[in-house]
Amino acid sequence: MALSLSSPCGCPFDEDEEMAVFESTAAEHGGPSRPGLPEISVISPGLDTWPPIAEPKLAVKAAAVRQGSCDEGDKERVKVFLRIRPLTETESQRGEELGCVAVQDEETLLLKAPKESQNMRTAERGITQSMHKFSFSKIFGPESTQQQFYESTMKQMVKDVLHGENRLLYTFGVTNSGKTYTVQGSGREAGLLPRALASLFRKLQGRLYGALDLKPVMYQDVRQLDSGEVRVEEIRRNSLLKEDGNLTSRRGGNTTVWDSGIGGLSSASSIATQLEDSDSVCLEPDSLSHSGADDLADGVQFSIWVAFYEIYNEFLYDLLDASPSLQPRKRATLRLSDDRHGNPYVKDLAWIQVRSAEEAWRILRAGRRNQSFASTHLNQNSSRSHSIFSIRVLHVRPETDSAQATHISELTVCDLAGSERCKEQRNGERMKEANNINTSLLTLGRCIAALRHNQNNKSRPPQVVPFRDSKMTRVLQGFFCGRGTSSMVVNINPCSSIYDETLQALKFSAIATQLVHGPSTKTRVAYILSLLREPAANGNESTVMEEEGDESDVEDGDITMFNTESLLQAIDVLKREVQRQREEKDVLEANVREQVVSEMMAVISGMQDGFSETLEAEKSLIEVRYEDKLANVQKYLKKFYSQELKERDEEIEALSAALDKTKAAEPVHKSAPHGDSEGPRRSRRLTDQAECGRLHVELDQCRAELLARTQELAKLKMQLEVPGSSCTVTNAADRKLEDGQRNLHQLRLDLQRLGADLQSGERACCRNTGGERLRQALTAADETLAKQDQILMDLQNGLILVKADLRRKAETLAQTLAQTQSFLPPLPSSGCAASITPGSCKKRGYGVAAPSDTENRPPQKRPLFQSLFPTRTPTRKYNTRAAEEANVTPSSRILRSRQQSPPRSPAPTPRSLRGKY
Ligand SMILES: Nc1ncnc2c1ncn2[C@@H]1O[C@H](COP(=O)(O)OP(=O)(O)OP(=O)(O)O)[C@@H](O)[C@H]1O
Repeated sequence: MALSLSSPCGCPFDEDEEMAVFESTAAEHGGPSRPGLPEISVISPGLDTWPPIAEPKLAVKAAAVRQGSCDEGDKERVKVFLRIRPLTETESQRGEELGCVAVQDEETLLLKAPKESQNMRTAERGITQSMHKFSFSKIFGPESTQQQFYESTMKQMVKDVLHGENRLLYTFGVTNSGKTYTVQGSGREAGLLPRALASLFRKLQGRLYGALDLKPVMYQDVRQLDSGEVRVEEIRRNSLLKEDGNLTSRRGGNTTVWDSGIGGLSSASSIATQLEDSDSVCLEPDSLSHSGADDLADGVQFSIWVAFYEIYNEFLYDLLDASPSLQPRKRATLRLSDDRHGNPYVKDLAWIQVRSAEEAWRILRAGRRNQSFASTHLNQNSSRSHSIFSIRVLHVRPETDSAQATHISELTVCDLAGSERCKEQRNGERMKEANNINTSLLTLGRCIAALRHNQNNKSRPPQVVPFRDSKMTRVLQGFFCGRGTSSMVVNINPCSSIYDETLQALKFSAIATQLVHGPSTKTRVAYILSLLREPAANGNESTVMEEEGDESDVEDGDITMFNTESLLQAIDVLKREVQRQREEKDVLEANVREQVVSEMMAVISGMQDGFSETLEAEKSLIEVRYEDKLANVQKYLKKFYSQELKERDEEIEALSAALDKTKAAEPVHKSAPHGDSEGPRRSRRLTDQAECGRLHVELDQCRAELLARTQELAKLKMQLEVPGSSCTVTNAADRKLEDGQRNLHQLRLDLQRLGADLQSGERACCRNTGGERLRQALTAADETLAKQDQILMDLQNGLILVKADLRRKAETLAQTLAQTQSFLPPLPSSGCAASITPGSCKKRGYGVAAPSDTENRPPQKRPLFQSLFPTRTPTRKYNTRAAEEANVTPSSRILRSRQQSPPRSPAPTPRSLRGKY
């Protein structure tokens, strides 16, 4: 798909860049004034700031640049030259207007949009300005000659290359703007390249290294050739020169036509004929007036190698490839490779050694015949490819046994294809070419914009420079990244018909004017010197002293000034530096890791705290829920017990009433013993009385007997006291028994109090106040019972220990004890408990502690207490199942169900439950 050429040169003029580049002044330059939109956009190198700077400031800045008083950054700026070509005859006849391009001074150009231009249309709508001001390193008008242009642009570059620097010059502009004319020339008007070649060889007179044994390879390496390879190089070189000679002799005859290999472009050599008019480079005598050989390094010879290739439709073709004669319709493409340091180079590119300007000229001419030209609507002989001519200079020291190249420098001249509108191409092939050309120029623009962004925003993360997005930018990458410096030549055609395209090309170049060069090889020399000074501080001064000299000389020198030992030393220092930086980075990484870990730990502990809080909240929530449940249970129990008490009180009342009635009836019987109607009733009463008396007597007998037996038992125990260890244990057991008796006594008292409370329970329940007291009394009794149980347990244990001694020593005691047991009354059943008074409770409490058959069993719950307070059963875990079933109360039911099915949520601790209960 054809690339739309709204930006005719295909350059990246996105909004951001435009905002950053364009500076506007409020100067009135005629035309309708629109509020808020300046009339002129001013585009100048070195104006990196926004908002706009007023024009007077610009003038001051420009003057400062001219006087060389700018800061260090300005010195290193990329040079951008503007060349305006004159109108061709055809254009003049067509009546092209010229008023749109005006040179204000040597550095400033003013563009005024012509009426019919797109720019004027948008300006009228208030979107853009109709006038633009651009600044350049130098502007060359239509009248400037090739000689003048060479003097101001390339002459110094040639000198730099001979001093070991790398230089790139590339032309940029709309198609038909004079790029090829500038680089190669036309007719006898030699362009920059032939002039540079001529100048180079003139400077190297007497210093040329003619042998073919050293050849440049890859990015910037040199290879020593063996004799066979030297022969091959010789043949290739001669065949190229011979071919050029043959073609020149057949000038005006058949032109060679090569196929691009990918579909049809014919590279007609008609352009070449323009230059073939001259067999040799025609240079003005003053252009080579001075020879610079004097300031070249002593003892160094120079071997010059050239390569010529083009990038056509994103394919690389070697223009000096001698093989086309073998396969005339097909050209081999070249590949781009990286050396071991990642530097890109054109693989298998033919490098030809040249020994004179004449030879170089012939090689260039031979290559141009292979170049891709075609006729477009704008240019009869339009370059359809980017052509790159490279000159490599090997700095050779021949005095050693085998010659060695100590350094290699390069001068590259790139004639970029012109940008153009795709839609105006009627031929499909031309459209495809235009598309590829515009795409690669767009990539160049993006690279330059990214470089400028990175240079202007050093504090921010660097943007990726998209060198890899096109072959052209990949090939030239090194010159933008410190391998050397680059200069740009912007060619423009002053015709108003091509104004919009020219404006876009100038905007592109405005970005390039703001670029700063990377560190040059000179600064590398200074850096190496600084490295060599460093070991001097450690006592290794000998080498350094050799190198040290006048500081300014050193700064101007190149890397060849160092001997091998010094360079090795510098490498050592660099290695140490690398090592140091690695260690620093390791430490940094360790610190970062530590920080990350501590931050993670903080996060984790925060989470832990959060979880603990949540847990606490959950816990308290559950507690509250259980409190509520317990309150409900208590409420229910209270109600239940109140009901129970009421019923029992009613029963007691009924019984009391019946008793009172019986007692009241008794005197009547006594007073009327002979009444006939009273006969059976009286006999029944008498029977009851007798029975009652008998029971009383029996009870008294039991009591008396129990008292006697107890006393007897005490006496026997006194007698059974034995010496030794068992005696101590027995004493302890006795003490505990006494404690148990005391506690039992206390229990009896409590039960008596409880009985009294029960008496008042009737009233208390009605008033809803005695329930609490009753509950407290129950709790106290429960605690006392628990204590008692514990003491009895201890007692039991003590008795088990004592039993062995007792068995051995007191058989008689066993018999007596058996007798004593036989005197004890049987335990009452729980069914009778409801009617037992507090007084009867005493006897039963004592009876539980006394029997010996209970010694090895856990103490049983008091039947009386069970009958009185059946709800206490849940707290006594040693109750039998039968007892539990017999005393099923609401609380026991609840607690039993809890024991059977444990709660899902964490249950409250038994302690808290017990306490609450
Ligand atoms: N400074 C100049 N003086 C005289 N004639 C010039 C000048 N510059 C260019 N021309 C002429 O303008 C025409 C176009 O120039 P040229 O072919 O160099 O343009 P171009 O930019 O290389 O075009 P393209 O990009 O299509 O290859 C040629 O006929 C050339 O001779």
